[in-house]
Amino acid sequence: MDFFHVINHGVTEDLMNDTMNVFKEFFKLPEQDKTSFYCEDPTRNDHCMLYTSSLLYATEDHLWRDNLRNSCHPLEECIQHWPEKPARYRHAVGAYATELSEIPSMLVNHYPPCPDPSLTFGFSEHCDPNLITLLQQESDVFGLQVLRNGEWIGVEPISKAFVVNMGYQMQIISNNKLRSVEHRAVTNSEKARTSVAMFFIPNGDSIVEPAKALADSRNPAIFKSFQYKEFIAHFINKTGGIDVALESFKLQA
Ligand SMILES: O=C(O)CCC(=O)C(=O)O
Ligand SMILES: [Fe+2]
Repeated sequence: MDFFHVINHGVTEDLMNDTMNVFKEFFKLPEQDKTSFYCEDPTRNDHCMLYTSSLLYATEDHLWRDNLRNSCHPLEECIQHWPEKPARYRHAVGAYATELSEIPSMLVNHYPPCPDPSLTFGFSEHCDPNLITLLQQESDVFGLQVLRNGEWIGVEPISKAFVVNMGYQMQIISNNKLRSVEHRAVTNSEKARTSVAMFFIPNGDSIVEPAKALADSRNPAIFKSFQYKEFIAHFINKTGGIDVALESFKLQA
């Protein structure tokens, strides 16, 4: 139950498809319509930021990915800074953000067709550092893969579903009852692929620790108590698998 699809979530299929199409149209716009959003400075917190490969993960991999970070909360303020092209961008993405109320931001991944998909990834293997992620995949294009029993398995693209994925904070709060699962995105040489990720992120000052109800003398707490911002500072500087990222936040046995 750590990585699953949810349907009947209340966001209509029309709105999901419309929003996905708007994002796809945005990436197809000529360069001059997108350059004003381009930014490579991870410390800038613009309401709308376009960049290529990755800002967040300290990695030497060059990813076959463009990324649009679109903040949504508070909507009335953020929306003023969103693209005006395609013409219905603000309307469609605003309606989508309203349905998904309280979502702080969306990260739109766009993977153009890659001439040689064996040379790199769209998004290399990782677990999400936040609490929970919802991901909308575009229909018909496979790309998301999840690690299960040592094998990479394709996650079927179902355009009306959200993929729900537990981040590291949920693993910590649940005291390892829910696991953050490693996933990645591969590219293909034929079709571009777009996905929309929405992250539920604790406030930087929030204290994260195993829930009291899940830690007792028979199941002792595995993780320390810390502030979310400490985790993120550590995460940004680390590469490697799940155990590496979580190791420093474990209590000594
Ligand atoms: O594009 C995908 O399917 C994966 C995206 C992802 O894992 C992320 O944005 O954290
Ligand atoms: Fe992810």
